Amino acid sequence: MSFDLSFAKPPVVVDTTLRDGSHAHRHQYTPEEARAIAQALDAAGIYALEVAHGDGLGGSSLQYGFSRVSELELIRAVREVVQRAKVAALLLPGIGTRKELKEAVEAGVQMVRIATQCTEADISEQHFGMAKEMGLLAVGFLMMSHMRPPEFLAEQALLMESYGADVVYIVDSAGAMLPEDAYLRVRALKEALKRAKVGFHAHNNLGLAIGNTLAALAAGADWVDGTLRGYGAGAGNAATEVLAAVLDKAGLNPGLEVFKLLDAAEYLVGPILHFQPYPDRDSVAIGYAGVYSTFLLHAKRIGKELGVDPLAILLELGRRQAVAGQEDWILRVALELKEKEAGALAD
Ligand SMILES: C[C@H](O)CC(=O)C(=O)O
Ligand SMILES: [Mn+2]
Repeated sequence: MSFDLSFAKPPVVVDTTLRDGSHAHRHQYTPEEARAIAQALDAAGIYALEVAHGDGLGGSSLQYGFSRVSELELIRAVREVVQRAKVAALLLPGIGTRKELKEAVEAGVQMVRIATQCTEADISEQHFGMAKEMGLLAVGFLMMSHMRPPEFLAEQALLMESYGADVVYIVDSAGAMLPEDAYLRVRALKEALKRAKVGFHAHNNLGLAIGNTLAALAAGADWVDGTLRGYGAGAGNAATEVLAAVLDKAGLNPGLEVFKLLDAAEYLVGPILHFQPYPDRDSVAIGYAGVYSTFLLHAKRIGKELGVDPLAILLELGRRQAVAGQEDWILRVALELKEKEAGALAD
């Protein structure tokens, strides 16, 4: 399959360093870090930046990891410095509720991205209703979209559109898609949706985040995501600064200042990285087996504690088709693998 960018248009670019990057940063962002990153993104012309716990509003918990500083404080810090960009937050129904959304809006959030498993758009009706009632720009996030075919995803996206979504995203949470997968999924949504725009959110577990984003643009994607230095779950996301340079070369720059983004990535985010996400052994396994990227650090920590290879844990989670919200399976799988290994040794 070949992709033709000649019909692609300059996309709306959303940066999620302060939300997807929160996974890699183990939810330890400080208001000073958030302020500096937001100011730089705003000055470079980013349309919107997302700020929240990695697992969305209300994510700070034993299950998902405690934040160092409340996300409301981070949102307020960002709002103090941002002049043009919209401030967005992510909400996973069941983790975040009306209370968290209301507080986030009071702190300055103007746009909410409502994320469901790609088979469960129907649980988001109330949340889109709430978002619209609060006057927010409302965006749907169909997570783990590699797990279902394009026509199925188009039905789910239509549901979100009927609930009031302004944009619906194909989300490659596992970084498991090939360019053709991204293209066909975005195309199906473009053909099905009547009003809502279509977005694409990439992960780099197979080293394809930028390539898949280009394939999504060739299919007509209106919105795309990035994070500075690709700082995000798994092998990270499409790096915003790289995406900006690529869009510029392709004649698709929506007004981003490439060199300001390169400076922000190099001098602001580079020095504070807990680690540079890249497709290493365990994160390639995530893309290969189609596992939720957020599971990477949990699997590494639990694997280390129990002496079980994180790669084996991730592959087994892929076999069981674990999805967002099933973080408790990671420990269960690790314990089962350990027991199995002990049994095999005893035999
Ligand atoms: C809660 C997840 O981190 C949302 C996301 O960015 C993804 O599924 O990818
Ligand atoms: Mn993500």
